[in-house]
Amino acid sequence: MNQVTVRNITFGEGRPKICVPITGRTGEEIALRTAELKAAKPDLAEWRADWYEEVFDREKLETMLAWLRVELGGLPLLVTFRTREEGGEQSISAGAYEDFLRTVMDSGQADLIDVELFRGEELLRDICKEAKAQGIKVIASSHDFEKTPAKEKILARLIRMQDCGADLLKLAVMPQTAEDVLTLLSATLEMKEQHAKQPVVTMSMGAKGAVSRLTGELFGSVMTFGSAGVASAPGQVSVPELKAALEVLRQA
Ligand SMILES: O=C1C[C@@](O)(C(=O)O)C[C@@H](O)[C@@H]1O
Repeated sequence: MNQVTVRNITFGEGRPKICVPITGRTGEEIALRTAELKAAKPDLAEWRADWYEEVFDREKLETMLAWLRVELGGLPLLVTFRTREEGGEQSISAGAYEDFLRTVMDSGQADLIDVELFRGEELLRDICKEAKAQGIKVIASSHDFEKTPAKEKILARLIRMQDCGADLLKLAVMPQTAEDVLTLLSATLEMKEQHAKQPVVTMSMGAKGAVSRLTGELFGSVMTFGSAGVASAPGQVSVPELKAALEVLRQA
C-alpha cells in the first residue's frame, strides 16, 4: 500500500495519526476550538467548515482559511464540508459544494480536502485530478449514521473511492450491535491486506464502536479522529486518552 505524506506526517507509517476537528459557528467559536486543538497537540487538524455560519460568503471563507493556516503553523490542515445527507450541520447544493471545494483548493491553505463519494464519482475524479496538480491530498469519504453495511458493501465503497483516484479512503459507519463493529474491523483488515493501494481510514461510531478508533494500527486504519473539546461525531475519544491507548496498542 502507498504511504501518503503531508508536511511532517506519513499516513500508513507507525501509529494512526490523530486528527482533531475544529467546529464552531462563528469566528470566535472557531478561535476557541482552535486554541483547544493546539493545546492538545494532535498530528493534524480538520476544519469542519459546515459548522461555520458564514461559509457561503467566499471572502469570509477565504479569510478564515488564511487565519487557520497562520494559527495552525506547521500542523497539516484538512478542510471538510460535511453535507447534511452525511451527518453535517448544513445543507448545500451540488453547485455550491463544487464551488466550496475549488475555493478551498485555490486558496492554497489546505493540505488535504474531504470529498464525499456520494456527491458523485465524476466530481470526485475531477477534484482528485485538480488537487493532485496543486499538491493537495484528497480524502474521499462516506458516512452512514444509521447502520453498518455488509462487509462486501464496505469494501466496494472503499474500492470505488480508490478507483476515483483519492489519496486516502475514509468510511464512518454506525454499529447497532457488537457484530457490526466486528464487520467494520474485518472489512478494514481485508481492505488493507487484499485491495488497498491507498491508506484507509475507518471508524465504527458511537460508544459501541470506540474500539475501532483505537486499533487502527492492527486492523489498517491510518487516522483516528479525537476530541479536544467539542466532538464532531459520536464516539470520539479525547486526545489524551487516545494518545495513551494508541501507545498501549503499539504494534512496532
Ligand atoms: O468523516 C469524519 C469522521 C468523523 O465523522 C468521526 O466519526 O470521527 C468526524 C468528522 O469530523 C470527520 O469529517
